[in-house]
Amino acid sequence: MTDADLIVLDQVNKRYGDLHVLRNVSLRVRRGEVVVIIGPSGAGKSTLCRAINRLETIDSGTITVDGTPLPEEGRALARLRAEVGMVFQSFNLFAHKTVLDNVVLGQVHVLGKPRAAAEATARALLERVGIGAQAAKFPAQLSGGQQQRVAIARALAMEPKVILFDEPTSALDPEMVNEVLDVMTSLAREGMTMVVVTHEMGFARRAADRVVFMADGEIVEQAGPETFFGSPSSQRAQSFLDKILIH
Ligand SMILES: Nc1ncnc2c1ncn2[C@@H]1O[C@H](COP(=O)(O)OP(=O)(O)OP(=O)(O)O)[C@@H](O)[C@H]1O
Repeated sequence: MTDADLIVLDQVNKRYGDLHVLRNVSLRVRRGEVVVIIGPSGAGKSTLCRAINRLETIDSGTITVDGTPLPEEGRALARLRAEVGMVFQSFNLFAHKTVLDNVVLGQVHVLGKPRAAAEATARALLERVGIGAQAAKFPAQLSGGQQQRVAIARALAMEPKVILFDEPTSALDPEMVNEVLDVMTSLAREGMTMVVVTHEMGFARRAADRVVFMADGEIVEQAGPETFFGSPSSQRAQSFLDKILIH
């Protein structure tokens, strides 16, 4: 590991019963890097993301974030989940809290910030993702794209070192996809370290520093987007791209 590495996975294996979902996965994510993970359904992309945030345990291998092995439980685990923000396909907002409170609460309870400071941060972040005017509403009163932007603001409020996005636009109606991808693209341009599992190849082309192609639990190849989309080196990646880019 070098100082530039923020996340390091070394020879990670994970099984669900007989199903070997992560096979000797080794991956480094550098500070400021945007890594986009693509691959067919069932490749293990979500499992990989969730393992980094310790939402899944692994069977063997090691994962470190900023040089520290993942904690087992307790306050250290809560801190890890603040440092490694996660934005899911389903937005997972607190339904009975306002948009503002959804972004405030973690700051108060995990980071220990005073409520007034947390609110000021939350309002600024809601402005940044373009939904400042919705602060007093409840999640169900927002569109899917707006809710996902609240989820991004909530992750940012924890001052994360990296944000993991697990298919953040898959549950959205098509007209809302771009408003979320635009927020993600500007975060990428501002230098946020991001790991993004997505089927949005346009986003991968314009925002990724590196594309990681997974299939059957393995990292098959990884390269910069121009190289990967221009001439992938494996047959598996080529046939995946042929299938999805045809439509
Ligand atoms: N909790 C679980 N118990 C058993 N099998 C699981 C569990 N979670 C995932 N799997 C299986 O592990 C494999 C990898 O799943 P994963 O969700 O990581 O794939 P993925 O690449 O993210 O796929 P998709 O693009 O469809 O989301 C799949 O075959 C899935 O059915």
